[in-house]
Amino acid sequence: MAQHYFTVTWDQLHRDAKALSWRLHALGPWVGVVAITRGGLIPAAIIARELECRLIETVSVVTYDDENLGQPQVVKPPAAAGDGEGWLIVDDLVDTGTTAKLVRSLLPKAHFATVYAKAAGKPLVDTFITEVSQDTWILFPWDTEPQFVAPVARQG
Ligand SMILES: O=P(O)(O)OC[C@H]1O[C@H](OP(=O)(O)OP(=O)(O)O)[C@H](O)[C@@H]1O
Ligand SMILES: O=c1[nH]c(=O)c2nc[nH]c2[nH]1
Ligand SMILES: [Mg+2]
Repeated sequence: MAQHYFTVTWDQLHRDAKALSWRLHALGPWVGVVAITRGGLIPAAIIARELECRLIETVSVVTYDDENLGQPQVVKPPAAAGDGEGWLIVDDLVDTGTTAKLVRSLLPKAHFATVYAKAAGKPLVDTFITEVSQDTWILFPWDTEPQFVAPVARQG
């Protein structure tokens, strides 16, 4: 179980994905973007918009059940990206690197980019924006909602 939580707002995610776009633009041009669903879909949409890239492919991998790591399952392989040459793979984050390792084996020549990276998975990523400590669970805006919090005077 994670010891800390790092809450990412929609605004922060947009800003970080845009920062990643600047780096990736300098490394292009790209044939297309492969989004790792589901977490990579929103960063991939933002990045594809910034890079003016219209060709989007998906690979669907399920590795976690809530915060529990499992065996990665490929629900849908990439259909049209060949060996990945010239393609950009996008995911929201790399944690243990389990998902990245599997997708890299499917598209060995692609460039792998994530918005966030933890230390264990960092070696599997070519480009990322923000490092987050390994004992921290990143809370994405699509997994959370604002809620009422009691005033300090009423807590403990
Ligand atoms: O580096 P790892 O330890 O493999 O963890 C990173 C992966 O885990 C999450 O996906 P998840 O399996 O939760 O599926 P989802 O994207 O559909 O939510 C996240 O979106 C990454 O794809
Ligand atoms: O929402 C998430 N936050 C994380 O920190 C994480 N690590 C693996 N998979 C994850 N999903
Ligand atoms: Mg994922």
